[in-house]
Amino acid sequence: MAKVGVIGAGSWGIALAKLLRTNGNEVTVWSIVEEEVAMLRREHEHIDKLPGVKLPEDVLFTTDLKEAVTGKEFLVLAVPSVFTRSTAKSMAAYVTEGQIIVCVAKGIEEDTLMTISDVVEQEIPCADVAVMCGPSHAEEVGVGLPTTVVAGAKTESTAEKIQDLFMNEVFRVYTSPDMLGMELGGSLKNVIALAAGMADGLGYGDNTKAALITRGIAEIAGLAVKMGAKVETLCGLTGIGDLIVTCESRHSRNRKAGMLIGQGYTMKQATDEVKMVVEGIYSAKAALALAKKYDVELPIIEEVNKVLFDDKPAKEGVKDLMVREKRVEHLNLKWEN
Ligand SMILES: NC(=O)C1=CN([C@@H]2O[C@H](COP(=O)(O)OP(=O)(O)OC[C@H]3O[C@@H](n4cnc5c(N)ncnc54)[C@H](OP(=O)(O)O)[C@@H]3O)[C@@H](O)[C@H]2O)C=CC1
Ligand SMILES: O=C(CO)COP(=O)(O)O
Repeated sequence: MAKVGVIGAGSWGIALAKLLRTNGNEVTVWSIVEEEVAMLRREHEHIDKLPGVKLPEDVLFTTDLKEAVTGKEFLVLAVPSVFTRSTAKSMAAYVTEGQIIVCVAKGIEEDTLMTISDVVEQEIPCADVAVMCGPSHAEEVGVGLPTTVVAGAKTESTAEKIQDLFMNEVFRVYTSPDMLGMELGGSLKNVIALAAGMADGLGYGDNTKAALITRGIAEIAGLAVKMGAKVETLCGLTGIGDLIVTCESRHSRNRKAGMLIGQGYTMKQATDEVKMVVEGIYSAKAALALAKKYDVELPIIEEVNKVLFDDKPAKEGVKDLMVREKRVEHLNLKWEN
């Protein structure tokens, strides 16, 4: 049994807190929002973000970061990516040498183009910063539906510690040394999921969805590999696996926001309606900036940016993708004759 601090009480933080307590750990959950902590103490359930998922009564809730961080063997950082740096900055005073921080948010910092784990490492250099991601909607983890994820860390021993902490008969955890590939796969898939949602909102079919998923992973992998990620990672749970679930699931906030935009909502109207964080909106701009920096073409992601930020109708975005200059499917495959 370990002492664990879960930093962030959104749907993902709450689902992981339940899982960690089920595994016999002592769990303290932190939120910056006082009303959220009051509601969690009263209801033992996040009635807005994860209704129906009851937490054991001995899970503790606090707004005091010192209390959530001090003496914990593991810290699970589950705030949305836009709050990662500010939260890590506030945590830094209490984190001690070698304390393991498992980053579970999916995003890329817009100004710096840094991954979440790099941001945390910059703010808390003494910590052992790791990541965990994969196809894992909080709504399903919260009720114990079989789920698989990957724990990525700089050392095998840290990755295995995280594997042991989270793994149980309904939550299978693999390990990986490729943190960069995992984080790029996990954040860029949200942008493709916005496109998949737009296609749903426009009333397009399964062929369109399959095209977006397949060409989407090609875009993600093209960029990620050029940045130093391993192609195997993009073919695995944190790449194609997470892309499939986010493009298909009724739980996905990115897909939902995209669907509303496809139906004619503005980006603001769509995010207001979804109410929870839509990470793809932040990652979309970062992805384009990375594409420029690494000289990679990202046609779907480029069209998503135009729809989100330049008011281009989603239907026109799809049409422009369809009538792009013709090309071979894989640039590295050549005819022998
Ligand atoms: N939900 C899921 O299924 C999964 C989510 N993730 C990732 O986990 C991360 C968190 O997502 P999720 O839990 O779903 O998000 P939610 O939208 O459910 O919750 C966001 C949380 O952040 C809080 N918050 C608001 N302001 C701040 C602040 N200034 N500092 C810190 N926290 C703040 C919110 O409080 P308030 O309620 O007041 O807004 C809320 O508790 C995202 O990166 C997401 O991509 C990864 C895998 C699965
Ligand atoms: O990352 C997720 C599932 O693996 C959650 O995706 P959404 O943020 O689109 O709900």
